[in-house]
Amino acid sequence: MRRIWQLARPYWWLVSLAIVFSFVASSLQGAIAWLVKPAMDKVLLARNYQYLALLPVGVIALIFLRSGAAFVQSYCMRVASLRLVRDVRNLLYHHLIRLPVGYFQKETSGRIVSRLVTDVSLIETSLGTIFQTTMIEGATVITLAAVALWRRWDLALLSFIVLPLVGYMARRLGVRIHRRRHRAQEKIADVTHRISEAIQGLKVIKVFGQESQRERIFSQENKRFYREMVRLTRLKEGTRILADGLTGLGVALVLWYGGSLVVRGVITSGDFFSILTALFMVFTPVKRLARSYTNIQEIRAAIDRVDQLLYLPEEKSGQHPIDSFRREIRFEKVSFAYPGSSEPVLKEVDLVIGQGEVVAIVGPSGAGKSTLVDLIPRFFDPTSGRILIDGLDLRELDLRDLRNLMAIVSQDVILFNDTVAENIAFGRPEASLEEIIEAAKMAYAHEFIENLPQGYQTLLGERGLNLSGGQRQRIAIARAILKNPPILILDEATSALDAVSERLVQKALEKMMIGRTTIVVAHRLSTIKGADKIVVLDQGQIIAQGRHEELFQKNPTYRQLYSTFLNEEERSQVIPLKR
Ligand SMILES: Nc1ncnc2c1ncn2[C@@H]1O[C@H](COP(=O)(O)OP(=O)(O)OP(=O)(O)O)[C@@H](O)[C@H]1O
Repeated sequence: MRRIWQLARPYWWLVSLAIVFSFVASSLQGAIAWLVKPAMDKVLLARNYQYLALLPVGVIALIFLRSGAAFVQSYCMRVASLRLVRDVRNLLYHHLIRLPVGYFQKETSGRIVSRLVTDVSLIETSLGTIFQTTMIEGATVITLAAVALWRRWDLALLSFIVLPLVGYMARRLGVRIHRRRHRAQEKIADVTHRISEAIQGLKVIKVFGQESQRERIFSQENKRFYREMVRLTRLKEGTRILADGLTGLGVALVLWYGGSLVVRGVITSGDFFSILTALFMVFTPVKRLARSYTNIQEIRAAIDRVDQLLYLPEEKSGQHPIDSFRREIRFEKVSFAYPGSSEPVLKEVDLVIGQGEVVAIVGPSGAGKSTLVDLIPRFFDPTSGRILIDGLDLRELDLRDLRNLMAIVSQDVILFNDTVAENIAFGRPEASLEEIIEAAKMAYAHEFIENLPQGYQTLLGERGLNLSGGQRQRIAIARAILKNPPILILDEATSALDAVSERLVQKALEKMMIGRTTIVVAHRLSTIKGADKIVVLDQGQIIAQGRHEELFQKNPTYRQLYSTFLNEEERSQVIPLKR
C-alpha cells in the first residue's frame, strides 16, 4: 500500500476528493440503517399512517444522494488511477530507453513489452477498484459498525467475532495469490515474447515450414498462462466462499441472540431490525474488502515486476562536455567481456585512430570486430583499460556530447515507423526539407524516394520493410550525412546487394567518408584497399596493423583473410602471387 500511495501522490487532490465523497456516500448508507428504527417503531408499529408516505420518498432520496456521491467518488478514483498508470508507463519508457544496451541482450523484447503493457494494465484495472473498495467500503464498514454498536453494543460485537477470522483467512490466501499472480505475469510475458518472435521471424518460420511447430510451442506457453490463471481464480473464489460462509455465521449468531433479546422484551423490534439492517449492509463491504485485499496481492506482483525494471541503473554519463574531435581516439590495453560472461572478447587492445583517418577492422567471424566498435559510443564500457578521445576518458565525457560526435551505419538498418523525411532527419528533427533532400541526394537515395507514392512523406511502415536492402541502407546513410558528425562508424553489410545497389551504396559511403574519421568493420575489398590503416583482429587481439601493401607482404593471416574478400577471378590472380 505504501508503494501505491507513493505512486498516487501526484494526484492527491483527486484522491482526497474521492475520499471526501466516499465518506458522504457511506454516511448516507449509515443514515438508511439508522432510520430503520424510527420507521419501525414510530411509523409501522405505532401505526402512524401520516408518515408512511414519507418512508419511500426518504429512502429514494437517500439512495439517489448516495449514488451521486458514489459516482463522484468512483469517477475521481478511476481518473486518478488512469493518470497514475499513464505516468507509470511514461516513466517506464523514459527509463527503458536510458538503460545500457547490455540489458537488452539478456531480456527479450517481448518480455519487456509485457511489463509495459500487461503488468501496467493489471495495475490499471485493479488500482481503481482497490482504492474505491478500501475507501468507500472501509468508510461504510466504520459507519455501519458505529450504528450497530450505538444501537446495541453486545449484539454488534457478537457479529463482529467473525471479522478477524475473515481477515486472517484473507491474509493467508493473499500470500498464495501474490505468488500465483507473479507466475501468471511471467507466463503472459512468455506468451508476448513468442508473439513478437513470430512476427520478427515470420520469413524464417515460413521458409522452414515451421508454422505448426511454432503454433504448438505458442499454445504450450499459452496453456501455462491459462493454468496459472485457473489456479489464481480458484484461490480468489476460495476467498470469496470463505468470506461468505463466515459472514453468514455472523448473521446467524445475531439472529439467535438478538431474537432472544426481542422475545424477552430487552430490546424493541426496531432496535433489532436496525442492527440487522446495519449488519446485513456491513457484510457486503466486508466481503468486498476481503476481495480487494486479494486484488492488492495481485497488484503487488505487477508492481514488483514494474519496479524491477524501474530500479535498474540507467547509463552513467560523465560530466565533461565535448563539442569537437581534434586529434585521436586511443584504446589503451582495452579488455572486454560481455556482462555475465567471464570469457574476454577483447584482450588488451592498443589502438590509435587519428583524426581524419579511415581505419578498417578486419578479422575472422567472431574475432570481436563489432564489439570493438561498440565501445566507441560507450554501448559498453571496457572491463579493464580505457578509451580516450582527445586525451579524455570516455567515461568522463557527457554521454550525449560524445554520441553527438558520431554516426553509425550498421548492417541491420533500423528505420522507424515514420515518414522517409522523418527517418532521414532522425538525428536533426529541425532540419529543413531542402537539407533532407540534399542529404538524400548525396546518399544516392533521392531518386528512389521521389518515386515512392508520397515521396519524402511516404510512411515507411514497421522497420521500413517495404524497401529493398540497398534502399534502406541509403536512407541510413542519408541520415548519417544529415547529422554530419566528425566520426563515422560503419559496420559494412556482409549480405550481398545486387550490383547496382551495391555500387550506389558504396559510392554513397565513399562520399560520406570524405573529411571524416571513419572506423569501419570492413567486408569490401575497396574499403580495405583505400583504408589508411587496417587493423587485423583475431580472437580479441590485434595481431597486425598497417596499410594494405605492407600487411599483404608481411602477414600471412591478413593474406588469408584478404583472399576471402576476393571473387573467383580476383583470387586466381592473387594465388600465384602468394606462392
Ligand atoms: N551480447 C553478447 N553476449 C555475449 N557474447 C557475445 C555477445 N555478442 C557477441 N558475443 C561474443 O563475442 C565474440 C565477438 O563477437 P563480435 O560480434 O564482436 O564478432 P565479429 O568479429 O564482429 O564477428 P562477425 O564478423 O561474425 O560479425 C563472439 O564470440 C560472440 O559470440
